[in-house]
Amino acid sequence: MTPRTKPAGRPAPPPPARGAWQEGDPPGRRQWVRLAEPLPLESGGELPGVRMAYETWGRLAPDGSNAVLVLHALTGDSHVSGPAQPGHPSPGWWDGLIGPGRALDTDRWFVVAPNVLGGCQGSTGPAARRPDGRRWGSAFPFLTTRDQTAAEVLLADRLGIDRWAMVVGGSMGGMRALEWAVTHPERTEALLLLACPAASGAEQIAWSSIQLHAIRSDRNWHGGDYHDAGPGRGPHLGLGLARRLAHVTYRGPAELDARFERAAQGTEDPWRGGRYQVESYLDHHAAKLVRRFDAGSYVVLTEAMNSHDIGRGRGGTAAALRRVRARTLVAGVESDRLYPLAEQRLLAARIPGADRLRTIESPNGHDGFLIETEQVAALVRELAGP
Ligand SMILES: CC(=O)SCCNC(=O)CCNC(=O)[C@H](O)C(C)(C)COP(=O)(O)OP(=O)(O)OC[C@H]1O[C@@H](n2cnc3c(N)ncnc32)[C@H](O)[C@@H]1OP(=O)(O)O
Ligand SMILES: N[C@@H](CCO)C(=O)O
Repeated sequence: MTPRTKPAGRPAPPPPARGAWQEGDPPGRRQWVRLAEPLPLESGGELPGVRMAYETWGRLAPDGSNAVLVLHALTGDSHVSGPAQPGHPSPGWWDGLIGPGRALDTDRWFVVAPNVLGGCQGSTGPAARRPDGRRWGSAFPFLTTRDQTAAEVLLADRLGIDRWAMVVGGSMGGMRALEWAVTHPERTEALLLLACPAASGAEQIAWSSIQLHAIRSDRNWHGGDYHDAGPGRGPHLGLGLARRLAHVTYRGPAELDARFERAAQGTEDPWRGGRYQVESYLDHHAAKLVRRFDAGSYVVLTEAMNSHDIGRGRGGTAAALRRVRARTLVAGVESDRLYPLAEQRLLAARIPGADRLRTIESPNGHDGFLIETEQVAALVRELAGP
């Protein structure tokens, strides 16, 4: 990494807020800041009382030159790496990526992973309370990926980080990483984009639309105001249907055929009301998501992904991508049918100085960027340099 020069004239950040990272904090502990001002939104209006949750690993260098931002995908969260912890019964979603001697070596890097604005794992979203104490529910505003990135910019300001040595993101995280590099080229020194597009296209919006319909047609949706209905009274059927559909788009056809063939689930008989194995597999993923994710957040984040269009208001995609100054690597998954490789090829071709497109080899489809941690680690190491 080239040493960072502090941009002249930037005001000193305010002292850390309650909940914000302090020297000596243990790694991987979820923290948060509340933004002092309402967040202006791209669609008009503003969001008051924004809280941004995040985790950190390593120590921020005195000159602030070693900060790395990791941005999660749709149902991910701030727990990128490390063992299960209270409130997070699974290991991190890129477990093994962060730590001494690892790709994001904490002897070298200070890694920050926020929970996306609109999410449900600590940052403000529809399940959170408004400043007046009521739940946001249906009153939660429409967000774009630019709004979400703007909240992350304010979080960075609060942490005293005015330039990221590297921004890494996959899928929805990649959309925000790209927004960082286009909106704030001077704050993004290196960029790793994984399995994401320059803009959400018609087919991606179509898949999302079916998922949104599934949730909104659940009788427990109540227009988005279900959060105080009591345990088990949310739109779980709708969210489960949405996840089943989404999960098929996240995986590869060859993988599903190889894993499940036409086999029946255990002793169940699909001709007599029983399930095929693949149906049971989807049921499992639906149930797992319903246990850990808020349907209102799923709707807000899905609509935000649909809003993603890096060229909007910037003279089109090519002109927007020309703004990027970061040293860039773009990678896609060879079997990804949701965000096919052609979309990452376009990014690699249009971002100035981006190296040739890299391919993550995986039969697992889009989820390959989450599963092939070793290949992601190799890309991180390559981009970071010695
Ligand atoms: C508490 C938390 O927040 S943790 C999660 C944080 N968020 C994320 O990780 C978001 C992104 N993660 C994901 O989208 C997914 O979990 C992925 C991509 C990591 C999953 O990828 P893979 O490791 O390939 O898992 P795969 O799709 O094979 O599913 C394995 C699961 O299916 C189950 N399964 C496999 N076959 C069947 C079947 N026939 N019937 C029922 N279940 C089945 C397995 O038992 C296993 O269950 P488990 O996950 O509860 O242990
Ligand atoms: N499996 C991923 C896919 C979205 O990129 C998730 O749930 O976040």
